[in-house]
Amino acid sequence: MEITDAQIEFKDFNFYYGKFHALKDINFKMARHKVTAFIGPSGCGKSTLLRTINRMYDLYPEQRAEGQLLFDGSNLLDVGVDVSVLRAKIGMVFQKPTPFPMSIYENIAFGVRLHEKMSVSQMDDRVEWALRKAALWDEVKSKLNQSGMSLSGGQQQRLCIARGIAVKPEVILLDEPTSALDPISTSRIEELIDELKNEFTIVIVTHNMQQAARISDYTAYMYLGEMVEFGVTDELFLKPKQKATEDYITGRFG
Ligand SMILES: Nc1ncnc2c1ncn2[C@@H]1O[C@H](COP(=O)(O)OP(=O)(O)OP(=O)(O)O)[C@@H](O)[C@H]1O
Repeated sequence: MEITDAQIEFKDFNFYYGKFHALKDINFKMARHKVTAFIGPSGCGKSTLLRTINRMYDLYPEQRAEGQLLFDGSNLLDVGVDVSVLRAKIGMVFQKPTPFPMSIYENIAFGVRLHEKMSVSQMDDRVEWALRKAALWDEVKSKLNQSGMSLSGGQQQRLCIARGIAVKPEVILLDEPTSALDPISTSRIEELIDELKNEFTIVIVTHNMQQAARISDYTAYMYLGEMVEFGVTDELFLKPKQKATEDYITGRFG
């Protein structure tokens, strides 16, 4: 399997929490405007891998990455990389919906203002654009001044996705975005992901193998910090190359 239009590439990548070697010799590419899913048992390193992509670990001095993490060919691990610019290009949505304690409108405008200067009417347009993209506009257009915390869990998660999209990133990282949601909200988010990949590269960590099979184009199966298998989702689920992958996806493991 060859990925022709790679946006992100891990090369001889290793990651450490202090002395603990959490990711081992990771080598793979992620395709532009596709959905890549990371699956594997608890503790295998899915979230760690996802968080390296926007250098979340920079906040913690004992955590370090080695090797190369290429984004359109330039190494994100280089010392000179401006992390705030990087995080505007690579947005992240967490497992638990985390709206800011401010209005629905401000939840979106706040981040945009950090990166761009614009007039009130331009901001109004941007807020509407992001809420429409996140399939939330119709539900909130009449109450943009209400607190983001007043929304349901599923709506809050779409608000967080809208907030991520609003700064016009190139990549969206989703860390188990539906694990705190009911089935209806989950399927709305899954539909949304399918729409969003027309414009953004999506990377998702999920505990739910059916979800990975439904929404991703490529899947990586991780185990104990190693990438056991990476491939086209349908092939990985229907004809896994590794026995360990097969055992996991057929439920004989974990
Ligand atoms: N802040 C940390 N300090 C030290 N070790 C950590 C830290 N965060 C994670 N780890 C360890 O790194 C390994 C990978 O953790 P990670 O959270 O990436 O796994 P995961 O596959 O996302 O798990 P889960 O599905 O349970 O969320 C685990 O052994 C975990 O204990």
